[in-house]
Order: sequence, then structure tokens, then C-alpha cells
Amino acid sequence: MGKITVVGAGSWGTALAMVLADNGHEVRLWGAREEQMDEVNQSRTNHKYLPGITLPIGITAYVSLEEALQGTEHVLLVVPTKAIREVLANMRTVLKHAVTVTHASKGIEPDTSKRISEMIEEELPVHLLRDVVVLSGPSHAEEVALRQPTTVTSASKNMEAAEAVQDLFMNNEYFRVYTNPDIIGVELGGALKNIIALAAGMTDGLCFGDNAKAALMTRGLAEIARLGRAMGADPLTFAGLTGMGDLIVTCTSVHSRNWRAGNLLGKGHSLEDVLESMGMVVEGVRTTKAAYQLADKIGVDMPITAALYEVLFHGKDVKEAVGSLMGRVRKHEVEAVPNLYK
Ligand SMILES: NC(=O)C1=CN([C@@H]2O[C@H](COP(=O)(O)OP(=O)(O)OC[C@H]3O[C@@H](n4cnc5c(N)ncnc54)[C@H](O)[C@@H]3O)[C@@H](O)[C@H]2O)C=CC1
Ligand SMILES: O=C(CO)COP(=O)(O)O
Repeated sequence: MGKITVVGAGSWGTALAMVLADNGHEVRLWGAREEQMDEVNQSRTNHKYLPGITLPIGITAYVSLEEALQGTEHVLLVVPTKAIREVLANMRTVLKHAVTVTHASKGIEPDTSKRISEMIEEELPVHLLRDVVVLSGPSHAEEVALRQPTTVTSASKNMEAAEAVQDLFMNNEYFRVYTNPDIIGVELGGALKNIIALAAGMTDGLCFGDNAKAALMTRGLAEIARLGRAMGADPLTFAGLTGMGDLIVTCTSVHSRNWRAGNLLGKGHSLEDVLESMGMVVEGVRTTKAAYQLADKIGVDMPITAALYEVLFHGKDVKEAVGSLMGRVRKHEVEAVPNLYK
């Protein structure tokens, strides 16, 4: 069993560190806050992010990134998308050897439209980066930390690297990992479902029913797949764990920060107050901006994303946004249908 450094000690980094420690690996958990890292080492808890959970002894917390990375060949990067470039720049200054970087974050960078694997390739020079792998799927940290059955996907351009990550995580009865070569589809599915989860939370906050939620999830998946296909993803990926699977778990679970934030917005709270009250990352807000810009740039129709963008960034009334969505021009459900009759 090897040494693995988990960079990011929030809820997801800590829960994944637990899986790796359960599998017998020596896990180094890095976080920037000394008080929090002392808590992990001394009390074996990380109460702000995983309340009530006792961490396995195989996890050691570090505040020095250089020490945390010494002698490890595998880095699991799990910080919010906003912090990815800053953390990679710090890694670049202290790394002395090549590592495989697996990331488990879910987002797209506004303005550049970059996926996280692209940011990793940009920030780490080739002599420090062996492979890039993505770990994604329907997986709330709260349930993984309770060792409840969970399935995710490991994706990479290099299938050997994806399989190596599958091996690292699959040695217990509760965490099962599939592999997929479609890194674009896996990353886009994980990032874009957060937009739909925010919208699903809003419909619940507005006290709309199950019909509205089912409509959002289904048409949301249609626009996720439409953008994904235009970006070179395999459309089938969006029917899998990192597409439909993650969409279901995020739109229907009270654990989801995106759903909870949307719910508060639907009840009339301001975006500023909602983000302030969450205390954890709500990736869907930045991703809405990034996806809106990307769809606009490449000419892909994403009506739900565009409606949410107006609500979040231009103060449009939520009910008015729903009205505009429902009043759009008539369409075929399946885009290929009109072509069949030509
Ligand atoms: N929580 C979950 O169940 C899941 C989360 N994810 C994804 O994992 C990523 C991380 O999410 P969580 O761990 O849930 O977030 P979180 O809000 O629980 O924790 C974020 C952590 O990142 C740290 N951080 C923030 N900025 C930093 C910086 N500049 N430098 C160093 N550390 C910094 C914070 O101190 C905190 O420890 C997100 O992209 C999220 O979408 C993916 C699957 C499940
Ligand atoms: O990605 C997740 C579950 O798969 C977590 O979603 P939230 O960030 O909305 O909590």
C-alpha cells in the first residue's frame, strides 16, 4: 500500500481520505488552516466539514504542502474550482518529482471555460505531471463518511492511470469505482449538474411539485448532453454515473449544497445571504456563469442555464424566469426528429 496526498481538507477531501485509509494506504491530508489540521491529528475529527465522524488512524494531517507532498507519487486534488490554480501554483513551487494528479472537484472556470484537468495541465509542467485522472459520480461526502454504498467513475486519457486509481479506491465493501476514457464527458457532467441542482432547489423553494422537478432534471440533462456533445464528449457518458447518476443525487438530496442554496433562493433570500450562510462551497453559481459564457461562445442552446444566469447575475425574478422557460417556442423533444421527416 502506498502513500497518497489529499490536497484539500473540506468535506469531500476528508471523506475520500477516509476511503483510502480504510483501504490500508498511508494518507496525508493537507489543509491550510493549522487549527483544523491539529484537530484532525489530535481529536481524529474534522467537525466543521464532517460532524460526528471519527477519522481512521491512517490519516495524518499536514499544514506544510511541501512536507505533505514529499515522497508521494499520487496526489488527490479536492479544493473548490476557484482555488485550483492557486493550489497548483503552490504545488509547482514545492514538488520535486512527477506525480499523478487525480482531481475530484466539480466545476468549470468562468471566462476561460476550462475544465479542471485542463487547468492542471496548464499549471503543472510535464516533468512534474505524470497523468491526470478525474474521480466523479453521485457521492455525497456525508454518506461516504458513513461508509454507505457509493459508486463513482475514474476517467483519464490514459486507461492504465484510470485503472490505477480504481485500484487505490476499490478495496472495501462500500466504495465501487468504474472506469471511463471520456474525461470531457465525465468532467462536464459533474460540473453542469450543479446548475440544474440549484434550479431544482429553487422549484422546491417555490413549492412547485414533483412534475416541475422531473421536467427540470430531464430537460437539464438534455442541455448538459447538448453542450457536452459540442465539446467532444461521448453522449452516452451523460446517461451514466457522472451524468444522470450525479444529477439525480444532487437534485434530490438534502445533503447537496447546490440544492440547499437553490432552495433558499426560491424562498426569496438574496444570493449574497445564501452564500454567506452555507459555510461550504456552492460550485453551481460560478459554473452557471462559465456554462452560460461557453454556450453563448459556441452557439449551443441551454435555456435552463440561461434562465438561471439571469436570476443569479441580473436579479431576474425566479417566477418570471420559470414563466419565460414555459413559454418558449414549441419544440420536438428529441432534436433528431425533425430531420427524419425532411
Ligand atoms: N462535498 C461533497 O459531497 C462533494 C464535493 N465535490 C466537489 O469537491 C470540491 C471540494 O468540495 P468540498 O470538499 O465539499 O468543499 P468544502 O466547502 O467542504 O471544503 C472546501 C475546502 O477547501 C479549502 N480551500 C478553499 N480555498 C482554498 C485555497 N485557496 N487553498 C487551500 N484550500 C482551500 C477550504 O478551507 C476547505 O477545507 C468541489 O468542487 C465540490 O463540487 C465532489 C463530490 C462530492
Ligand atoms: O457533487 C456532489 C454529489 O455527487 C455534491 O454536491 P453539492 O456540492 O451540491 O453538495
